[in-house]
Amino acid sequence: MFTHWRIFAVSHQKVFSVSVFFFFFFTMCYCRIRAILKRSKTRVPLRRNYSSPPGVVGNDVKSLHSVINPPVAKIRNIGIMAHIDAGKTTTTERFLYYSGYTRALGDVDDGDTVTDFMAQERERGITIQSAAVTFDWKGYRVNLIDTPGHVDFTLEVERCLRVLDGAVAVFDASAGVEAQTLTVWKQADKHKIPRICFLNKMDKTGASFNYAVESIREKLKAKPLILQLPIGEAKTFKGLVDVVNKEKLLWNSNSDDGKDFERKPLLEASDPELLKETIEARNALIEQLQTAIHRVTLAQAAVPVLCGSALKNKGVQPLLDAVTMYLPSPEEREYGFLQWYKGDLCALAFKVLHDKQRGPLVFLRIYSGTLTPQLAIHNINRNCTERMSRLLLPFADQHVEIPSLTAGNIALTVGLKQTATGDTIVSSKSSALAAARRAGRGEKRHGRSSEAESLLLAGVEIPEPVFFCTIEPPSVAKQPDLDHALERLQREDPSLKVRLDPDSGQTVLCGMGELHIEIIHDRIKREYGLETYLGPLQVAYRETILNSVRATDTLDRTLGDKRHFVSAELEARPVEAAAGMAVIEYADCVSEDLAQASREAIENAVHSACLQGPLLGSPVHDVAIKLHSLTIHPGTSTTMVNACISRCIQKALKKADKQVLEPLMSLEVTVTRDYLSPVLADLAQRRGNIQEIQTRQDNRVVIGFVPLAEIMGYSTVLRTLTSGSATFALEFSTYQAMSPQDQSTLLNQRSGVAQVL
Ligand SMILES: Nc1nc2c(ncn2[C@@H]2O[C@H](COP(=O)(O)OP(=O)(O)OP(=O)(O)O)[C@@H](O)[C@H]2O)c(=O)[nH]1
Repeated sequence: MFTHWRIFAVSHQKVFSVSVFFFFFFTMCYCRIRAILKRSKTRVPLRRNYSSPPGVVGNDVKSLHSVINPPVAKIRNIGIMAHIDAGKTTTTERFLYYSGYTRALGDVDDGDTVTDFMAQERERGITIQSAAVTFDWKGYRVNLIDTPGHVDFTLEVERCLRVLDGAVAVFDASAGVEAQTLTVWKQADKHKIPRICFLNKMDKTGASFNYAVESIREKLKAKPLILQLPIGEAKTFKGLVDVVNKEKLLWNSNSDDGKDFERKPLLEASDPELLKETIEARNALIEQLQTAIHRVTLAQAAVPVLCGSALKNKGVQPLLDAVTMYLPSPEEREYGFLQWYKGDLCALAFKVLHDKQRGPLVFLRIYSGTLTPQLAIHNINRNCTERMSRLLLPFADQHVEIPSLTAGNIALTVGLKQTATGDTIVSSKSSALAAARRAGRGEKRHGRSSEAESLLLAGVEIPEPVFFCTIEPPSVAKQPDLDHALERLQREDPSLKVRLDPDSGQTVLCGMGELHIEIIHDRIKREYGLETYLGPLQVAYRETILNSVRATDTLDRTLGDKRHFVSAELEARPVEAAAGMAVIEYADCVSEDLAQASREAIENAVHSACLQGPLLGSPVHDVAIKLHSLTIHPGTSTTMVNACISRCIQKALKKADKQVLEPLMSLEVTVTRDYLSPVLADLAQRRGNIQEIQTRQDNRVVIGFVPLAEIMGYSTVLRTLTSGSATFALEFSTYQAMSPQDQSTLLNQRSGVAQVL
């Protein structure tokens, strides 16, 4: 995103008022291009696209509208999804190049891509934040969201998928379906997203079209529609055959010409009429075929498969053609909730970024209605109304100021200070209420009222963080700056959690993985100028109990002339896994005349007592707390009720047989045959549980589970073990009970640490 900030920084000096007419609008666009020209020598956006966008002459508002708001049937909101390193960013760069938005081909390995904005992304060659880019291809408006492949950023993928109408799944043709491909494929299934597959890296050693297609069939259980065949593979890859049009697409001019076809062509000279008829019939057939491919793709009954090599610049233009031909426009997607809004504004905030000059920038997918600058909007999730100041279109790597944007488009807004990722935006509170009423009526007919609620408040499911560590500012005086930075980062990234350690008073960062925490640390330094110190990375354990126990407690205290008396008896018992945090139950005699204030105090006490279990101080999960008796003297404060219940629960938990739950990760290691044994031996030492060893071309793929605590820093170990030839993918699977032996080892280690400290 630094790119954007830089553009803003330059254009900031040019005073631009939104009320200035469109003449200034284009002057502004031009200024921005100049800013970019200055900034980058290698990447020069073609001027014709901005200083004079197609169809825009002078102050012609109507044609401007058609450029800014193309017909909805011509919009494609697509994402690129894949396993890490499959080539999503490289493919995106080629899209931008062939559509005329960049003049030089960005290269991930050289760190000069358009979509990997953040400095860390460029340095590490991976995509962390998804970036929305807009470009036009053959009369279509393509809004493309580049999604990260690393599992630590799964939430980014999920967040992007929900605003897409279609997706391109990119595969490494030498590996076929890999671990993370499966994960994103399932996510796309969940959001019912039509897909096309691009078998990339056809030029790579080991690339196999058939192998990759088979893996799509077998592992993804999808029905591949082979639209192209490669001409050659690996070193001999030259181009492809368009199966539908029976055309050969060769990128190498010295290559062979397809002598195998012995058929004689119909010639204009000898059979002009027959040739004309044949061409018409053939065109009609192809049109029908293409409609059929479009239909089955839309219904997700099958996935069109194409191939190419983004790096070697082969197959990308046909892929873009396929995006426009086979993936749906926004109006072809069924969004049930739209009927509730009746054309009124409804948009979803799917990304928030912070710009030093302009404050928060919010990416919105507009589902219905129109957005204009200076518009007051209502945020359903936060129940607040706020005003946006500017409306931008994220054209390629620059932001173009626009006067309005209609349904189906992706917008970038300036001025929304409350809105966070995942929030639903509507025009006003009354519009939200009207939609809720309509939804209530509609859903009652179908008997699904909770679904109506969840759709109105369409948030992103946020996974529980599995890692945590303390973070300290360089000095106590800088603590407010750190809090401010963390608050902003959390608005951008809801998978980052921040809490205060009640014992030490330290700030604790909770994240999805080692890389996630490392990146946050790095961003605090780069973007907020704060050199922070991270404590050792720790695994987020949980605790539970194995048997039912009862405890009683009485609190009798006189403060001033007031007597506070609470006496309670409760039971803690284990409940089914997946129930999450503590369930609260009341015996009839207790609930009968329990005041609301006392009930709230009890619920707070249960939740806070279960945040720190007796074994490791980790959250206690999968327990139910039942209050059997409760006596509260009149005039007793709710703080005392809270304190008594909390103490009573802690007593009960201490008495029970306790169990530590640890995060279990699913692991996939791809390794050459020679290194299989050392990898397996190492995993055995890490309490790994191998489920299966698959053969993938010349490689072996080890699939299994391993506790998170045992796999920290695995990338370095694996690199050493296999001379850098192996790759691995790690993903959170579940929380599992530790064996008694492992649990006591862990507890001894912890108490050892405590003694040393
Ligand atoms: N041989 C070959 N290498 C490719 C091709 N496309 C990409 N690569 C290389 O594969 C590596 C990863 O490419 P990226 O485009 O960064 O992949 P990505 O999927 O965006 O990666 P993440 O954002 O980290 O998930 C880079 O070294 C690219 O140069 C291709 O078609 N052929």
